[in-house]
Amino acid sequence: MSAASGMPRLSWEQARESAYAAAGVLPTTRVELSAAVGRVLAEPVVALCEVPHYASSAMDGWAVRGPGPWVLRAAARDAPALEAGEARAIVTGGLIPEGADAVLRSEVGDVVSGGSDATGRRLLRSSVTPWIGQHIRPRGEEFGRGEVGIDAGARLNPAHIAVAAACGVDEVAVRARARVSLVFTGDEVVTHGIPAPGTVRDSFGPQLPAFVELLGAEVAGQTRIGDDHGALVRALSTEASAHDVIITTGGTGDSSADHLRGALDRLGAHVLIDGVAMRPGGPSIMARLDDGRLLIGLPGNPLAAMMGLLTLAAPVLAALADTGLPELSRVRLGAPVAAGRGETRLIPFRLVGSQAEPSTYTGSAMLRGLADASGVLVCVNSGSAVGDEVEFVPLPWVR
Ligand SMILES: Nc1nc2c(c(=O)[nH]1)N[C@H]1C(S)=C(S)[C@@H](COP(=O)(O)OP(=O)(O)OC[C@H]3O[C@@H](n4cnc5c(N)ncnc54)[C@H](O)[C@@H]3O)O[C@H]1N2
Ligand code: MOO
Repeated sequence: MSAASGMPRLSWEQARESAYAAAGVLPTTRVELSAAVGRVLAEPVVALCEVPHYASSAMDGWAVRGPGPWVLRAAARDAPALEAGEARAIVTGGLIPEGADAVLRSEVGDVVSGGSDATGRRLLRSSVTPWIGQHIRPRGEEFGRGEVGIDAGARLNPAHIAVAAACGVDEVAVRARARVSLVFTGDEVVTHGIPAPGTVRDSFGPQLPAFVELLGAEVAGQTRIGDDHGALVRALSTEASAHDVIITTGGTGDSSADHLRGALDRLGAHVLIDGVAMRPGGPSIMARLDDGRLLIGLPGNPLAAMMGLLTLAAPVLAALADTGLPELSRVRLGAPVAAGRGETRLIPFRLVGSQAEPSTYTGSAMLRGLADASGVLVCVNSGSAVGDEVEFVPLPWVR
């Protein structure tokens, strides 16, 4: 049982699923191509024109019709179609003139010295007879007009953006990125330098925004307050009110310095998750504020907070962005994991060869295990032996 509310702690699996189920999909949004890398496409990109949209030359040289020699025509706008035995200079990417059936590369053709035949026309000669279509990029060879260029659901990479541009598209519909407000609490937290005994160096301010962004959201606000009920109520009710989700750090306990529960109570919030049967991160909280927004309360201990983030915030942000409950992977253990005390143990591990070596730095304030980790093992309460296959949570910065 959670000490404060009497609500039962959820299992780790239930907590992830409840967090995912609690959030509804945000409306999709349209963004310019230049801002779309990394976003998830909500609607397919359809070619608005054929790609390429005109037949073009793949080489510098001459557009020709039929076998040579060819009479060289001036390259002019609105020039008439090429007749058999005629050629016109062309550059790479140039529009193939009407009537042309191939391009002769500049390296294999000669404009005859003296430059003319009996009638004074310049002639192009070559030992090569180009085959029909040679060095011509046909119109529509990559995409037909109306063809799907990129499927919905793709995470857009730079090459996708180039495809969309070639398809004549200026904006794409992407899944929304939740706007997150961060509220850091703690009188003892210092943000610079070496902390004095009794104070702690802030481990959240410099990395939590980036971590949240790696989870597919956008940090829209950050507030830092002391251990103060009124300040927390104000921060939750006003400063953060414009955003989709609020994530707080610290103050999840029941001591006189912990104000999250009191603030949630004061704001009439509905606590959805009050504690998760996991270690570290057990005191993590999730609540719905009276206007419907979700709040995730992470414990103050640094590793505990990161585990709360992966367990509750990652599913919420994924649900808002409609990207599916984050998948778990599996790995074989290279060392045993001791039984828990009635809860799931989340243990950072390093992949050594093909096996997981659990970190020995598992204390809820310890960070070095996670810093070097390949992922976070989800260890069942009964413990696991060498060679057992165990689920793990992938880390968004590990590829
Ligand atoms: N009597 C009990 N005490 C505690 C229990 C319990 O069940 N009974 N649970 C422990 C567990 S588990 C955790 S986790 C923590 C949760 O603490 P809070 O969420 O209330 O967080 P704080 O008390 O504010 O801070 C805990 C710890 O974290 C440090 N902290 C806070 N903010 C930062 C920061 N920005 N950067 C670095 N470190 C931070 C803070 O100084 C404390 O050392 O409660 C246990 N206690
Ligand atoms: O959740 Mo606490 O992290 O066990 O210290």
